[in-house]
Amino acid sequence: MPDSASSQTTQSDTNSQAATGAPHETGAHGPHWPAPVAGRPVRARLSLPGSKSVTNRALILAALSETPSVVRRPLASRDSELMVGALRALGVEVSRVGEDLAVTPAALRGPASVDVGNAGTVMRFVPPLAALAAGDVHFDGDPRARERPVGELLAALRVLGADIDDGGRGALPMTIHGTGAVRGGEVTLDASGSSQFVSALLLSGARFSEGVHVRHSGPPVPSQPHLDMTVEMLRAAGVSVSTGENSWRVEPGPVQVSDITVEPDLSNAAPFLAAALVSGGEVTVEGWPEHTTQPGDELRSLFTRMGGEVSWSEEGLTLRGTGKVLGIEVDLRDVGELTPTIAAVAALASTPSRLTGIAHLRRHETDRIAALAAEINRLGGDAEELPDGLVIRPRPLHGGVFHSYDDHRMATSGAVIGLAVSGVEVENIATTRKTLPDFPGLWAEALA
Ligand SMILES: O=C(O)C1=C[C@@H](OP(=O)(O)O)[C@@H](O)[C@H](O)C1
Ligand SMILES: C=C(OP(=O)(O)O)C(=O)O
Repeated sequence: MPDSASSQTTQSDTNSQAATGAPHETGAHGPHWPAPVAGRPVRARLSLPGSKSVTNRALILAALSETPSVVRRPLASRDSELMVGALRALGVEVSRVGEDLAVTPAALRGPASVDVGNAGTVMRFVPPLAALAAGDVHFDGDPRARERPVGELLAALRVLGADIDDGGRGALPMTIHGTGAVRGGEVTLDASGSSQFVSALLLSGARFSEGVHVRHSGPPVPSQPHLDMTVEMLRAAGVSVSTGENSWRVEPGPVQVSDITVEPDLSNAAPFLAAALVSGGEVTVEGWPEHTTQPGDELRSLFTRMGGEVSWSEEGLTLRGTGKVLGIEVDLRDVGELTPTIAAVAALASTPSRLTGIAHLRRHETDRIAALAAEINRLGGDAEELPDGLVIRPRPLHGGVFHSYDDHRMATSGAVIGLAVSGVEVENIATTRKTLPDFPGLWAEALA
């Protein structure tokens, strides 16, 4: 086991837990999941499901396209199923062909009801489509969806010509009174709360009569790679996009999607690569793209700084743990969705970490800054909240319940800590289905 603040687990801990399944508490979501301990270095080669962000952009673009197309190797999990449900509600035909999705565009129409669940991509990317539909489209979702920011996007859509009834709340639930067309044009908004506001307007912008010119004004926009992903996928669909500093312009015109193959989800690679890092093992993720706009690509550099060694081969990307697990001082604004895994590794590291630039995570699936600090400290760790991040100092951890707050990435963080600390039980492991169809199965496969 590595030089880590918390590597007190022994092989016999592992065996007893694996053999008995370990007694565990029961919560509102059923029994807690006893996180398996890595009694030896994790060695695995994995094929991961498709990227949530690429899948849901591909589905939106395919729905707006001139001709039918196929989304190959899409994610098949809660967030993508919600997107498929939303598009079908608007009249688009989406059918499963083997592991692919065939999308046949149609005139978008209401009345319709869209369940966004807790999917930011559905909550933000579908409203502009609804504004293009003829008829009323009602939006609601999980209780947390009503708290996640969408008001800036709705205000921008109004400026562009949409008629929206949100009861003045600037939040879900709301109804868009679609007229079959959106004028479009220029709009300025504050996208510091979520890059998805900008992506949403750009993805549908070519279908607005005047296209769209989005300007951002306010604190920095997070998640730059996701904005790059939006621009790249639009250009691949034949849409003319120009970008400047805090400015994006989409010309009006047809969207022409040819089939899209979805890359593996590199953000979901994070806990698996972390398993190699914290156990001193070796994990290969198959099909890691040579060029990608996914923020998960940044893991190569982050995990190298945290003590791992990264290499490429024809098989994919391999992360090798060296026995060292180091803390990191880093601004994660561009790659905020990697934070929960980085924080889990930081909690097991031998030196302190300071993660900043991520105030917007307070309005993700849960307040991830508060949740990570609470759960690391509950296990005996030393995590301090900053307004825009976390300081995590080395301190030995002990077992206990790791609450997941209905947040897939909190749940996988608990699993990472549990590799090195015996007796960690993750509440509601099923919440990982947001973006991974079978996390417990994949985790067991990786540890086998
Ligand atoms: O556009 C996307 O696919 C995403 C953008 C980011 O959102 P924020 O900019 O709101 O963090 C990211 O956190 C989310 O998981 C996916
Ligand atoms: C923030 C996330 O998701 P969403 O698309 O719901 O914003 C995430 O997956 O980490």
